[in-house]
Amino acid sequence: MQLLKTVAEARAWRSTRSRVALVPTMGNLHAGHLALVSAARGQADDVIVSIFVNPLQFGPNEDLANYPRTFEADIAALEHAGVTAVFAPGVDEMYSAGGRSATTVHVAGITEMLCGASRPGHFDGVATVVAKLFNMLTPDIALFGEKDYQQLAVIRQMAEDLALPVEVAGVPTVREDDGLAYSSRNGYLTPDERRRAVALSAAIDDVTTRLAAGQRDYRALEARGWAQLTDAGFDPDYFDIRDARLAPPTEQTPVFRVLAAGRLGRTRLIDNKGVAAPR
Ligand SMILES: Nc1ncnc2c1ncn2[C@@H]1O[C@H](COP(=O)(O)OP(=O)(O)OP(=O)(O)O)[C@@H](O)[C@H]1O
Ligand SMILES: CC(C)(CO)[C@@H](O)C(=O)[O-]
Ligand code: BAL
Repeated sequence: MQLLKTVAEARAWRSTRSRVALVPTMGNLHAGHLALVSAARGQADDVIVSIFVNPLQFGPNEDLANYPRTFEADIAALEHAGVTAVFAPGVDEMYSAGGRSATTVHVAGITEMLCGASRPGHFDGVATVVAKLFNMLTPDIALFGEKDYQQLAVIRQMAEDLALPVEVAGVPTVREDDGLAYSSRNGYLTPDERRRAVALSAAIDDVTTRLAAGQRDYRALEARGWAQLTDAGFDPDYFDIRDARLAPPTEQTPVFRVLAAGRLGRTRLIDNKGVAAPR
């Protein structure tokens, strides 16, 4: 496995490879990331994983400084997982102007709702760094987790709108035994919060079960999910029922997507699930 620190090294590596799959990450790898790697290995001869904690996607009061950085353990896990190369640039290598960028990518509409409403500018930071990674590494395919469903939708839209020559693929969410989605930020939870965190996936499950049974009072179902979160001690940002493209559902919606986010203590968690409408 090669460790690439500069764009020049990454481009030189890329020029010697044929079909390449990219898995972008912010490190602190867990079973969710390893599922992306495993899916990527089925899609390409070479898998490159990027590890970069992107300052541009963190708000001024967010956890950029505290974000868990576990580089040595990440490298060992990726070597074990059969990854060909890791791209781990420093902030100055990714952004010449001290972590800023005069040019940013804004995907209108879809970035203003859900997590975009609670984290203004977040998706501009994500789209900008992912566009840069695509330009630096020119992957044939890039894989993203459905855990960050809105992020996946934003990147798909960006790739389509800008005719980026890369296939964007989603990978299902990997969960702990009690249903909590793996996330680097789970590590912030106290033992008591960790026990209560299960309410997030449980509330989404409850609503998806009701949608599958034919219930259609979306506002009441959202209120029900919201109440389950507050009962467990969450301060919810949203609990929404959408269609697969994140538009409000209609009578004809074939597949719903139930999405929720909220804070448990100082930790912001997100989750979502899809469910087919009964025919
Ligand atoms: N539980 C999971 N299942 C599947 N994919 C996941 C999971 N968690 C993260 N991913 C995906 O891994 C990629 C890198 O995500 P990232 O490094 O931000 O990890 P994270 O655990 O989501 O961190 P955070 O806690 O900051 O949200 C993204 O495409 C993300 O959707
Ligand atoms: C896609 C990503 C690596 C961009 O920084 C990040 O948002 C993440 O880890 O999901
Ligand atoms: N996993 C999405 C990246 C973020 O929350 O900043």
